[in-house]
Amino acid sequence: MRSLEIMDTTLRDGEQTSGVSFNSEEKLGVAKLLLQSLKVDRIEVASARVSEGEFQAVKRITKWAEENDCLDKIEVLGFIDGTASLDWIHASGARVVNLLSKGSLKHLQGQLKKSPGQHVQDIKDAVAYASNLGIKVNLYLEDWSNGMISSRDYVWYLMDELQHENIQRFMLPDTLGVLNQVQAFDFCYACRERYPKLHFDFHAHNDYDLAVANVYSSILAGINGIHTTVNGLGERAGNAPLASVIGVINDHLARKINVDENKINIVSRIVETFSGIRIPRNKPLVGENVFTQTCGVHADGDSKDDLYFNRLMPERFGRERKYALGKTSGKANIKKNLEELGITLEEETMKLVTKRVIELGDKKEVVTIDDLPYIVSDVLNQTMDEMPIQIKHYSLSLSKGMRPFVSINLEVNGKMYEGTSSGDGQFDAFMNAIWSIYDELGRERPILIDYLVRIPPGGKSDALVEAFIAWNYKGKEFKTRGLDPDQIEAAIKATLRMLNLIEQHDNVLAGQLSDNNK
Ligand SMILES: CC(C)C(=O)C(=O)O
Repeated sequence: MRSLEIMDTTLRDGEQTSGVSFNSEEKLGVAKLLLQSLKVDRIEVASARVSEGEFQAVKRITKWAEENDCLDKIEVLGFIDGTASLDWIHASGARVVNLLSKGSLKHLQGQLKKSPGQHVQDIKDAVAYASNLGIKVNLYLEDWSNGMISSRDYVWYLMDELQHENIQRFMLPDTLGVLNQVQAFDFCYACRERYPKLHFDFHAHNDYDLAVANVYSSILAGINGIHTTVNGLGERAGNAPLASVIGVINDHLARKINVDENKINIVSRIVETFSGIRIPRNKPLVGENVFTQTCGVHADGDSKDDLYFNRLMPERFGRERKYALGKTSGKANIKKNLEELGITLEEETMKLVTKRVIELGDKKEVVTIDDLPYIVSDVLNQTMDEMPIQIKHYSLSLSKGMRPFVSINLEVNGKMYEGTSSGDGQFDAFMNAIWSIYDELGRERPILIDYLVRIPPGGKSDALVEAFIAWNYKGKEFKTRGLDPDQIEAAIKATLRMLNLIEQHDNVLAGQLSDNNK
């Protein structure tokens, strides 16, 4: 099977997503993950001459790469600007330049205002200068896709002149994301056919949501390398998302790649955090919902000889199958979730729980696995007032020039405790007051991992806000939700749910331990 190179440009084109900027620590971290964990073949980490910060970031990455014997895999975008970009790259320690030339006559004439002959000479000069510095050259033909549409003779002229230069790879960008799958195939095929000895990379953009489809076509056409970004970050609508490209190559194309699918999810989450760009919930392979079955018929089929099996098993990508709860989920989904919680119910209770979940779904409420114990206890007539942990009273101050201050009365298993604290914000002060009581009781604190406040979808009421809070407790994730006209009150409700869930979790564990000791 022929192998295919994956060049990831999250740290260069991905950083061209509006609003995204990685610091040098983040760049180094992502570079290590891409090369060592995911095992992509090459990475583009920056554009030359952007800033001092960028220079320091490239220096850190090249130092690490040299120590780890992978300096050849670090690439930097450079410009035809005399010797300036190449000197910058050389000083940064990098040894591969992705030189930006013009792949369409329109861009050449409109932007550089040079003749094709002058441009070829500038490129040859840059290649010779780079080679003298010990820098390897890959050549981007910017706007190549439009070049193939409207000035193909110019593209052939450029390639004819440069094919015997010291250039490792010719990189074919669909700079403005204009191609469809037929064009991507035809244009890549034409290049491969005319220059069978050269190495070609294809660089897609997603303006028509065709980036992955175009990558697929380019691979069918015999391209040697593909450019991707994590989560599809990149200029405008972004580049071809790494996860989908890998899934498609592995399941639909007979090409060998080195990437470790299992690491895709963790790398996506880290890039999500560093970039601040949330992964859409329905984004293939990495979105929160994409391995969640919502329809009860599917969950039922999963229990009956995997009737709804497809090759995209979540475990391949470091994920797990989930079963959503809502009006279409039915008994089968609820059963799957209860199984995960270790709860078995009588048939009658099961019916009541199913009815309640459907009622909540009808009201557009989001029901999560963490809500199920509440629904069950509610159905069994145990209300919030009977939960072991209760916030009896609290007062919460907010003033200009002073830190917020909270005092709280917390009832834990029938005993009242008092806590006070200040904090960086009202919720922080609130949690500090709770933790002061937890410390006194010798209890372990969960760690806050996500906090989101929003108006509930569907506009139930403009007056209500919804707080989603995620916690890590002893390695397990708890997500809870609170709804209230006041956002801090919504967060407090979500917190109270979390404290009781953790209590329940510990009680179940303690029960299991004592059963084992009998
Ligand atoms: C800057 C260039 C290489 C680019 O990203 C593109 O043309 O899409």
